Amino acid sequence: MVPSSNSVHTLESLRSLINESLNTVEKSILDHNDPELSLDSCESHPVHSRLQADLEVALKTISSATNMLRSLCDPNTYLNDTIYGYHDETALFIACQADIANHLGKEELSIQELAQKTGLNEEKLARYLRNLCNKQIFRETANNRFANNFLSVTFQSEGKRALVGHCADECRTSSSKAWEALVHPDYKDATEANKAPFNLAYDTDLTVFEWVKSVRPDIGQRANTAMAGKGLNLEQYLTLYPWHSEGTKTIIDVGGGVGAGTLPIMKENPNLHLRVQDRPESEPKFYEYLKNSYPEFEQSDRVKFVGHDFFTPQQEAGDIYFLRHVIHDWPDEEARQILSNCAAKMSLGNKLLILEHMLAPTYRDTSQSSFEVAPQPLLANWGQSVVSRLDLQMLACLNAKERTETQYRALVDSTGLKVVRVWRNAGLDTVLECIKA
Ligand SMILES: C[S@@+](CC[C@H](N)C(=O)[O-])C[C@H]1O[C@@H](n2cnc3c(N)ncnc32)[C@H](O)[C@@H]1O
Repeated sequence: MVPSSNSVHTLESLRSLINESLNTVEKSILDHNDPELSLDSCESHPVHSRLQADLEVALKTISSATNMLRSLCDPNTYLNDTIYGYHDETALFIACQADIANHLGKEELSIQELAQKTGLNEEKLARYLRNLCNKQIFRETANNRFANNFLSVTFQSEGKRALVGHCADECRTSSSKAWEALVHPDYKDATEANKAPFNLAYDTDLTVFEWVKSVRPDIGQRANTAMAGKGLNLEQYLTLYPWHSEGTKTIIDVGGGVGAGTLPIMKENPNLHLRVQDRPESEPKFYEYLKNSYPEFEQSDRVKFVGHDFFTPQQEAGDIYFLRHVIHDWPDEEARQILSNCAAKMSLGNKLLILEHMLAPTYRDTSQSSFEVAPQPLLANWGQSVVSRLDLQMLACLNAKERTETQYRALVDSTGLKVVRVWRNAGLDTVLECIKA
C-alpha cells in the first residue's frame, strides 16, 4: 500500500527539521574552518561550545528529532534502551572508578594492559567497556583493544568522575526505594526533606546533607567535587547574565559549595567581589579547589569563604545574593526559609539571583512566558529529559524538586521578594532576577 501524504507527515516534518538543523551545524563548521566532527577524535569540538543562538537551537533540535524518530521507527530498541538502561550507568561508574579514560590517554591499549593498570579481571572489564562502546563512549578499535574518543575523555576530569559516582551510588541507591516510599504510610504524602526514598535506603532520619556530615563525609566530599565538575557550558553561563554591568559589587554565593558557579564570574569580571557561603565543613574543600583551579585568588581579598547555615539568619551584607542549584535541593517550606533569610538581610538596590533549570511541559503551553516552545512535531519542551531526571533525583534524595517558572514565581512571591526579570537563552539554565517586594 502506498502511504498517503498524511501518514508520512510526521516523518517528513522530522526529516525537514533534521536537514535544516544539520545545514546550520555544517555551515557553522565551514564558516569557522573547524576540524571534522568525528567520534574518532579525542579533542572537544568548537561547535559544541560556540555561542551562536541558531546553532544552539539546531543542536537541540537534532537531539529532540532523532530521539523522536527512534521512538517512532524502532520502538523495540527504544523501549529496551529504557528498560535495560541502568546497565549503562553501571558501566560508566566502573569505567570512572577504574579511571579508564586517564589510563588510555591518547593511546590505544589492549584489555590486558588495562587490566594490569587497574588490577581488574580483564574479561569482566572488557564487557563493561564494550557496553560503553555501544553508546559511543570509548571505541573498541579491534578485538579487545580500546581507545578514547571525545565523549570518553570527558571522564578524565575528576569532577565528572565524581558526578558519575554521586549519581550511580547514593542517588541510584535512594532511587531504588522510590516505589517503597510512594506506598509507605509514613512516607507517601510526606513533604519533609528527611522523608525521602534516601531515608528508607540508608535507614536514617537525617537529611542527606546531615548524613554525609556525620556518617559519610567521603560521600559529601565527592558530592562537592561533583558540583564543581558538572561541566556546565561556562561560556553560555557567563553571558546569560550581564555580570560586567555590576561594577564593583559583592556577590554572596549562598550554598556556594566550592564556588564553582561564581569563581568563573570573578575571573571574567575583575572588579567584582565574592563571598562563598556554605556549611563550615565545606571550607577545606573550597580552599583546595581555589588552590588547584583559581590560584590567582588564593591571596586575594576579592574572594573569601564564609561558613554559614542558610537556615539561620543571613549575616553577610552584599549586593547580589546568588543561589545556583540550591533551591532545587529543598521542599517548598525549606526553600522558602532559605530565600526569606536572604530577603530579610537585603536592602533596596540589592538583588537575589536564582539560577536553576526550569521544568517545562511536554505539551504546548504559552503561559510559560520566557520558555521557547519547540517546533511541531517535537515535544514542546524539546524533551528536556535531564531536567525531569534531576527532578526525580531531588525527589529521591531530599523530597525536593525542580520547578516550573510559575512555581518559582509563586515561591519567590511568598518570601518578601519579587521576580523582576527572567534571563534565558537556548541552554538549560535560567536566572530569575529578584528584588525586595
Ligand atoms: C547542589 S549543591 C550546589 C553548590 C553550588 N551552588 C554550585 O552550584 O556548585 C548544594 C550546596 O548546598 C550546601 N548546603 C546544604 N545545606 C546547607 C546549609 N544548611 N547551609 C549552607 N549550605 C548548605 C551544600 O553543602 C552544597 O554545597
